[in-house]
Amino acid sequence: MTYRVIPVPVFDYVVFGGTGDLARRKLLPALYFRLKDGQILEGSRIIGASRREMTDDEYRTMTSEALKEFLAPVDFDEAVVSRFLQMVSYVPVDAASEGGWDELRERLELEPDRIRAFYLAVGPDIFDPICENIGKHGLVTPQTRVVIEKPLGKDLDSARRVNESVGRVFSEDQIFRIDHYLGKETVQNLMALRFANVLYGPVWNSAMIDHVQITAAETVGVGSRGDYYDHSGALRDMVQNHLLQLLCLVAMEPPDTLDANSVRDEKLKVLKALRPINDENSSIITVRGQYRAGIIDGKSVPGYLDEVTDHASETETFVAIKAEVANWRWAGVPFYLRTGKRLPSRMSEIVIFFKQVPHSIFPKGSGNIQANRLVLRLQPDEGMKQWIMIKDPGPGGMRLRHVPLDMTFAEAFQVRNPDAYERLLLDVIRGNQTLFMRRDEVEAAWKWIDPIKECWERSSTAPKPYTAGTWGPSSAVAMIERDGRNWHEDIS
Ligand SMILES: NC(=O)C1=CN([C@@H]2O[C@H](COP(=O)(O)OP(=O)(O)OC[C@H]3O[C@@H](n4cnc5c(N)ncnc54)[C@H](OP(=O)(O)O)[C@@H]3O)[C@@H](O)[C@H]2O)C=CC1
Ligand SMILES: O=C1O[C@H](COP(=O)(O)O)[C@@H](O)[C@H](O)[C@H]1O
Repeated sequence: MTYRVIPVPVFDYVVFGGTGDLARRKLLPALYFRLKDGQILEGSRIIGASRREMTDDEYRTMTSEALKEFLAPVDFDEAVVSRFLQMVSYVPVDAASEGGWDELRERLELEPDRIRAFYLAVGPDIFDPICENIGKHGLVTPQTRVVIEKPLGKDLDSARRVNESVGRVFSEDQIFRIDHYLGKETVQNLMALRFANVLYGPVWNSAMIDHVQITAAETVGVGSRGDYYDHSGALRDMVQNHLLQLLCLVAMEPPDTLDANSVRDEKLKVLKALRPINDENSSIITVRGQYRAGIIDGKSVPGYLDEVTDHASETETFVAIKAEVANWRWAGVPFYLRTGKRLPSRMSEIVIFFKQVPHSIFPKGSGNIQANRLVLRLQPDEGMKQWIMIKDPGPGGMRLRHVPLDMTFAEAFQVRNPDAYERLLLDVIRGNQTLFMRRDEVEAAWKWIDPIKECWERSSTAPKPYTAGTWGPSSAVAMIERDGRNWHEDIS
């Protein structure tokens, strides 16, 4: 099977930080795939911009090397790469000074009427001068958009400052705040599942759902991003954005339409309904941990404190939280969130645990009736499994069995699963903000997150150590077991 692709209008993408890790590892490969699939039209331009001096040809060589490094060999198609490189060029620009801006303007003015997107793949400390320079040099046309990457602040105040500096030059409908989890196939499928099927609507509430688990587990450590991460930690790096966005999509009311503001209005209501975490409940419903040296996939890996500059750092690399959406639909349904680095496997998923049947009509010896559960697997093996009880086949009498209705996308559709950035980068060109965060959502998320961090600081306790290759500190297991529940394990 192949994708149905509708080409987007011809565009100019200016990637500030075009020589950086994000551009080389994610953005350039994503645009390459969209060209390969026929979604980008000839004539579109991708202009890398950063401080270092480089000619167009040198940037093309760097791009080609990045594609070689980050694409699977089977995806590297010489003919497409050569067409892609013709679209690519480079302007040395110093975001924080006058250098290079006139040249960038001249290049963009060659195509003044086309859709223009500025991708800020740079640290947030230079969002302000970049936006100011974009405004000052007259680069904002009615067809212009700006894409900003996390971290969108490190708390509510700094997030407001970021939003204000970008908002001085761009209007809200021109600002695309990326959360790449929203571009993942399964996440979009969650909306299809909930709102394009009649089956789930009536059971999507506290009468039928016992609890929800959202996990984003990684095997990697902090790698080369230690400086950033040590000032962030798992709560700000993963929970404030990705995990809360997933929670919103599970918990939100049906929006009127898929229109960006309808969806974002509903997500905002969920964020505002999150029960605040305070000094009384923080030690019971939150757990933070930090990895120590251990073994993952048979290889020894160092501890966090050996990987960062501050060897006494108290930054958390693991968080588990029992959240609650205090509204009519969800009262009493815990949302257990869990994320961490150096866990045993790379796995992100949402699991909806339904309630037990109220009464069993089956004789003893038929086997236990297990509650239905719906597993939405974001990665790896993207897909969905609805676990149900059936009768064991054959003449052996009434024996019950728990089995999955399995919809693993790669198997079902035989297509390459596109990276989240492929979808999101072109949504920017389409002007579709549905999968991007609105300013008030980002700020509402920080309003819930900031007090958690403050409680941890006031408690003056360090994060609990856990051995790399385990599922976090034992207190994360204790937290859910106290409620008579367990973390989901893949039982297929
Ligand atoms: N890497 C990733 O996977 C992810 C990164 N992010 C975020 O994206 C941003 C970029 O990350 P990453 O690519 O990893 O960082 P890198 O350090 O690899 O790249 C930074 C880029 O910014 C450019 N740059 C720095 N200062 C200036 C300046 N004054 N003017 C113009 N360009 C400048 C650098 O080029 P030069 O030195 O030549 O100017 C370089 O191209 C960060 O905020 C990061 O948190 C978010 C999600 C994932
Ligand atoms: O935003 C981030 O996400 C990655 C994990 O993304 P995934 O798509 O691989 O699940 C995480 O490693 C990084 O620390 C964080 O900044």
